[in-house]
Amino acid sequence: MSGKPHSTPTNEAADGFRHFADIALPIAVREVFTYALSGTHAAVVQPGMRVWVPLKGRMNIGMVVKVHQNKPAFKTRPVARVLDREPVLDPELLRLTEWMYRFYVCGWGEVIQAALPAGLNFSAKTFVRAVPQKEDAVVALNRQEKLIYAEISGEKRLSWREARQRWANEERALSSVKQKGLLQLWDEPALDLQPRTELCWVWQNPQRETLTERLVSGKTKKWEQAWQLLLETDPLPATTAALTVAMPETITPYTLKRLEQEGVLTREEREARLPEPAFAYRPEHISALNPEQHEVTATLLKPLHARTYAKFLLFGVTGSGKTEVYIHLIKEALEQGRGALVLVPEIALTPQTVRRFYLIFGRKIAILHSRLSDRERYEAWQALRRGEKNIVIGARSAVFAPIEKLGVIIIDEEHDTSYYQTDPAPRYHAREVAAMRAHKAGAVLVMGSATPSLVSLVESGRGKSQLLKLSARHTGAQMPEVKVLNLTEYRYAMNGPLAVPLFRAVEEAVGRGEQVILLYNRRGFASFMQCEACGDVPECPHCSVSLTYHKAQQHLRCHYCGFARSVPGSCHACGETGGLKMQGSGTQQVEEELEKLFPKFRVMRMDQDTTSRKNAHDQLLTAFGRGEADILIGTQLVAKGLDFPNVTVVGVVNADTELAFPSYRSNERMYQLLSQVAGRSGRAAKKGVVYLQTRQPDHVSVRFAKNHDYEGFARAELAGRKPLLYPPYARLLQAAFRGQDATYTRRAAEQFTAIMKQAQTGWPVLGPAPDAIERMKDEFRWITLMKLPAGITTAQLEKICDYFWKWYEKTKPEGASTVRITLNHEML
Ligand SMILES: Nc1ncnc2c1ncn2[C@@H]1O[C@H](COP(=O)(O)OP(=O)(O)OP(=O)(O)O)[C@@H](O)[C@H]1O
Ligand SMILES: [Zn+2]
Repeated sequence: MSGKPHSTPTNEAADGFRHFADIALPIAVREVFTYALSGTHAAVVQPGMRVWVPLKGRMNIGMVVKVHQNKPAFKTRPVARVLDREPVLDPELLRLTEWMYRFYVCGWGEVIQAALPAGLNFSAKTFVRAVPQKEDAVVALNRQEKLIYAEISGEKRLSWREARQRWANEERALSSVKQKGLLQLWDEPALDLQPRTELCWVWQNPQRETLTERLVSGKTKKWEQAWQLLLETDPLPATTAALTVAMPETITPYTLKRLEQEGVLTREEREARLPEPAFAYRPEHISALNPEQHEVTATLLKPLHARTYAKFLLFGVTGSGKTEVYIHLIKEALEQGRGALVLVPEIALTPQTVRRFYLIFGRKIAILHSRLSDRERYEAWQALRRGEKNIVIGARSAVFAPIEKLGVIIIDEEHDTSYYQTDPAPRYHAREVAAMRAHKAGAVLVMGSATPSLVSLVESGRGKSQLLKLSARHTGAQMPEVKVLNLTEYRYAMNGPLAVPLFRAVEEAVGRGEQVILLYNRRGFASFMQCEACGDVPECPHCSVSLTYHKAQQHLRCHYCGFARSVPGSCHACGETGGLKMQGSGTQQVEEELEKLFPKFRVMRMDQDTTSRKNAHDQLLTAFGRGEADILIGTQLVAKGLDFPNVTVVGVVNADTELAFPSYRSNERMYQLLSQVAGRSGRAAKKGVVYLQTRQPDHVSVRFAKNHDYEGFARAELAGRKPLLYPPYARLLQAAFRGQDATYTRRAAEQFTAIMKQAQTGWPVLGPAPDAIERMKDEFRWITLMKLPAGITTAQLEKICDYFWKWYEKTKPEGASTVRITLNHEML
């Protein structure tokens, strides 16, 4: 069972020990391991510190999760080294990881590894050295091997990775030297990254005040201000950039040199601070809230002032000022001496967003996104731990950021699927983790969205959160008019990818000097078929999800239950022969077509290809904002959070691509996408229009998106999910099977599924079925789904999953060791 200590394999006697530590290791086992502590170690060790311990003949970094004096019945081995002087995980975060490993049924160490940045986590480094005094073996080496051996003999601390890079072209020779027993590999913990240092001016004179009086007299006001700033910035980086920020043309490097000669300032190497973004900091520019925003904020402030946990769902239309509400709430938390965490989807973490927070909170903010280097992430983390910063804006994994006295957690665009981590383990939902964290910290949690997830909506209906609404755009700007273009009617009236009305609208808008955003969303991962005459997408008769087209076998298949059929010769909805066509082409192709259609207009493309370079995403947006292009065409990257007042026409080239997503959630995703991209149009004074091109004009998502009626959509969609027991009416447990051998993988899936069915829980089990992509990277993929009760507790989840594993261990079929099985559950 979970949490129970597990014996560490040993023959050593460790009888003298009186103190013990339970340790989580970064491996996919559910147990923690008990090790003994020497007297010296026992005096310093605390939970949350890392230690160096033996396991299976190797040294590993582990994290102490508990210190105790319960001598285990089995023999224990001692902790070899204590690696930290202070805990790297405070008790609150440690408890959060404990809850996570139990709720998501994975290894505690796996969760800790995901929570901590490099330098503070479990990474160890392998080193290599030459084994001396083996003359016979050395003589037997060939020339190339001898050279390698000689070079390694001269190295003191060569990492194995570096060695492999150095001899990348002589890989075989290197491994041959190793195989002959001439190289020894050993591990060492990769602890704190060496801090980056920089040259700084440091104050030496304790009597700055008198010095100031002497120096300031007779100087200008400006000089005096600059001097004050200099006094406050200690140490002051000596780079010219830092100097000009601190002292605009007033205090010259010459002044500093003179102070150095007087012994007042010295230049020293100090640990470098994170470079601050070059955004304006004008805290007085905080907006006054409009009455609706004010009312919402007042409600949020009550639990904040009472310092109690409370959870809110803020349902605010696009442009209603959710961000302003967040800012006011955070400001109040800071005034209480507490910190704040703002989670945004990775792709919304643009300078546009950050700038607004920076304007009010300045250097209190640490930004955590996936493109930070290890060192940048580590430094941000340290600045938070030192309390220099206490606001975090970040993507999913920022939910673990060490913020002292957390008062507020914001999850913006709470419906966004990037909050759900599927790979690698642990599989977790940042929304669920944030709720637990807020609960433990007594903080206020605000989940904001213009299209809240149905899960959050239903939860608030059940009283788990309080629903707050912002129903009007702040500027008084109207929601854009949405026009639906039925592509089956325009089948013979298309200009390239655009139906005539959209084509004209683009032409006219750009003619007036306005801008256009076109969404061309393509889900790369699954192909689907659609009837070009009536727009029908074939669905599974049992699961009401779209069928995925498998080209090799020329058939359509349900990846929930395995139902399969050959591609029909005619559409079953309208009967048109040959109407079913595979859908989807690339954004680049659409871009080229647009360039032909509008040879005079400037077209800019934003998709995976054009944004893979660092900062490319920001640069494209900035350029578009400056009017350097007339038309922005892109994937869903263009749908999120953009605020360009000059955009008046938004077109969705094919609204139906989302239907290809073989999931019960495809309608919800489609609505969210349509509504979000529509929200980009007409945000300021100019009125906006949105064109949705679709072959299914009566589709539930299209119908309600046309009237911006999210509540209507939610009601209709929920009514469809309830009888089928989809989330939010159930939690979906997914068992995924991956293996290189087709038969072994299928058998493992069948056996595991049989156990799930035999458990007699009364909860439906579907499958096993081949996954949507049944073969990927030479691996065969199967899945099984189980519909758990929506309100299942952590203890029940743990019990059922541990039960499956236990029985599978006992009844594994042949070849099972080649099949990887992962369990994850979601309520998205
Ligand atoms: N009280 C206010 N005073 C001045 N400007 C405001 C106020 N509220 C909102 N705005 C402005 O209105 C625009 C939309 O507000 P904001 O971006 O906060 O809305 P949002 O709900 O977060 O939007 P979205 O969901 O579309 O990203 C912004 O330019 C913002 O500065
Ligand atoms: Zn099915």
